Amino acid sequence: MLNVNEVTFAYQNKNTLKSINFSVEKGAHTCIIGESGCGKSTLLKTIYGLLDLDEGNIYWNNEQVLGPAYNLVPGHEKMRYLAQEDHLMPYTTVSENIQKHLSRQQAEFSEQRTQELLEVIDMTAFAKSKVKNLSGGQKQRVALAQVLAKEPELLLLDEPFNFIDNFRKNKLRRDFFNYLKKQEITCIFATHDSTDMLGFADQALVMKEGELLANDSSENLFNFPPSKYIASLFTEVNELDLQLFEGFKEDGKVLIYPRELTVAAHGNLKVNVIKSYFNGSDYFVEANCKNSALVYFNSDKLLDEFSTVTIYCKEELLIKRLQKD
Ligand SMILES: Nc1ncnc2c1ncn2[C@@H]1O[C@H](COP(=O)(O)OP(=O)(O)OP(=O)(O)O)[C@@H](O)[C@H]1O
Repeated sequence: MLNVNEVTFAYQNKNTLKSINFSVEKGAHTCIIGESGCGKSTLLKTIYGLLDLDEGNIYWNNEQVLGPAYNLVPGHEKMRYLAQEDHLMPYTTVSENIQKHLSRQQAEFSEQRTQELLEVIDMTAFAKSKVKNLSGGQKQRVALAQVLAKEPELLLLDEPFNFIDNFRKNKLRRDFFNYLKKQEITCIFATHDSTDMLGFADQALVMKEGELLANDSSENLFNFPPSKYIASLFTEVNELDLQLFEGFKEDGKVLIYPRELTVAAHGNLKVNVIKSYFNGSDYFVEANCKNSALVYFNSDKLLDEFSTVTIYCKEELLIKRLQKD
């Protein structure tokens, strides 16, 4: 189990992590999400022991993680950390890059283990290719195999799928996280991509400006977003006065995703269409409503510019999404 207690850290005088507290159970997959510069990479580095904390402490299985001031070789031996930039050997093959990271005990069955890892990252066909000839996404997959090679207890991954095209990403993520579950490897990964969080994280940590805003399941955060910032991590979101909806007189704002508003003959919100954007399965529509607030919703049909339509949102959803403050 990982325990992060009141962790505070500043680069020079810039406070980057502010009293961060959370824990991660063995075998759990935890995602750190938040806007660029909020401190995700810095948090991963502190957990790995690459930075000396200003305040607080970190424990992995009751053993304190110490920074470079206390360790000749920074980085905890039971953990593996994958930074955003890769550290592959360009002039050797994919297999050799993986084998270099196997432990001594694994050396006698290195062929078999390398083969197993090549399958996890779907790179069997590239085993003998030189790394310098691979694409950015392929290199990222080799880097993932390297950090798995020594069977770490805790994996720390910084944006592990950001160079991988959507075409391969889905299968890779399923294979990769299923492998981690099977081996009971705990994993903490930083991402910008909410689909990484929704599909593959047991626990989501939301950061903003060095603070931990939320620690919950991604399902809860999606269904009951505590703020617009958190809802916006998933998709575009409407923040509207509840009073705009017919039948509601209470003050307060509601957070509603565009897909939760549908065009209906007897809707509860009248809007004027500004523009429709085709997105493959339907149209994403930008519109204005009574107080000239912008509203976004999805429509099966192309809606004419300047036309007036009514849209509908379920009343129980409006009540559920009423923001507390
Ligand atoms: N070595 C450094 N020296 C000084 N400031 C740094 C250093 N590394 C990061 N920072 C600053 O600390 C803040 C947090 O950076 P960090 O890389 O942790 O953010 P992040 O959430 O991982 O961002 P991104 O999503 O863009 O990777 C940023 O303002 C960044 O400019």
